Amino acid sequence: MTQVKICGLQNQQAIEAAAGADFIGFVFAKSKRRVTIDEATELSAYVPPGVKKVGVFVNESIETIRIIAEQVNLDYVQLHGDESPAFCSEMALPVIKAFEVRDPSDLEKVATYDCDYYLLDSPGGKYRGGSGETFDWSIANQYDFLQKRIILAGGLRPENVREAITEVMPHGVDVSSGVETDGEKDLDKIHAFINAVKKGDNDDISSTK
Ligand SMILES: O=C(O)c1ccccc1NCC(=O)[C@H](O)[C@H](O)COP(=O)(O)O
Repeated sequence: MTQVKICGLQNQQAIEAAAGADFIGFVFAKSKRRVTIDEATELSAYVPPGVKKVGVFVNESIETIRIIAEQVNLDYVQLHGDESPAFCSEMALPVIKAFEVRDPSDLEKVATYDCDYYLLDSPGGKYRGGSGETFDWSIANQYDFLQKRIILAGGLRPENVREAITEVMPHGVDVSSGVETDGEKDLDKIHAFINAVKKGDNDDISSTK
């Protein structure tokens, strides 16, 4: 089954709507979706058991990440900045390293990292992620040795996520802008996205039996 991560959650209702996801993300980096450590700690109480909590950081210090991870009880850290392979290896938690994909050369450095997952994303707009833009998915296909560890991100929506899964066959998919309306998380879109991935996977399996 394709894993789902819903990112940039900032309130209880959105977290509860994401109950069918595998991961939820709290953004601690500069962003319109940023949460403080105290807000994330409070919101963590609403994260259903079994849903992994991911902290999103950009060029943050190891010490700050450690303090936030402990207080919020994070399961993963997602690094969206210029963090080196050595920096990622020093993390006490499993790491999702994000890479901006403009052309195939952007993925050459992926092989120098030893992380749990590689999140392939569009180049950030104002911030280092959450742009709502797609990138050329065919580039991700050139790295099939990573396929089982790719989380595909960037401009995914309930309407295009099946096409993305069919083309890239990633381990997981990640969304933020595509489940928002007027800059706020939209509960119906969160349900629709999770449904498109999970029900779509089941339908694909049934049709091959
Ligand atoms: O979402 C943000 O605002 C953000 C800001 C800075 C660094 C990372 C950020 N988001 C990380 C994510 O995991 C997003 O879900 C991912 O970039 C895809 O975003 P979108 O294209 O909006 O679906």
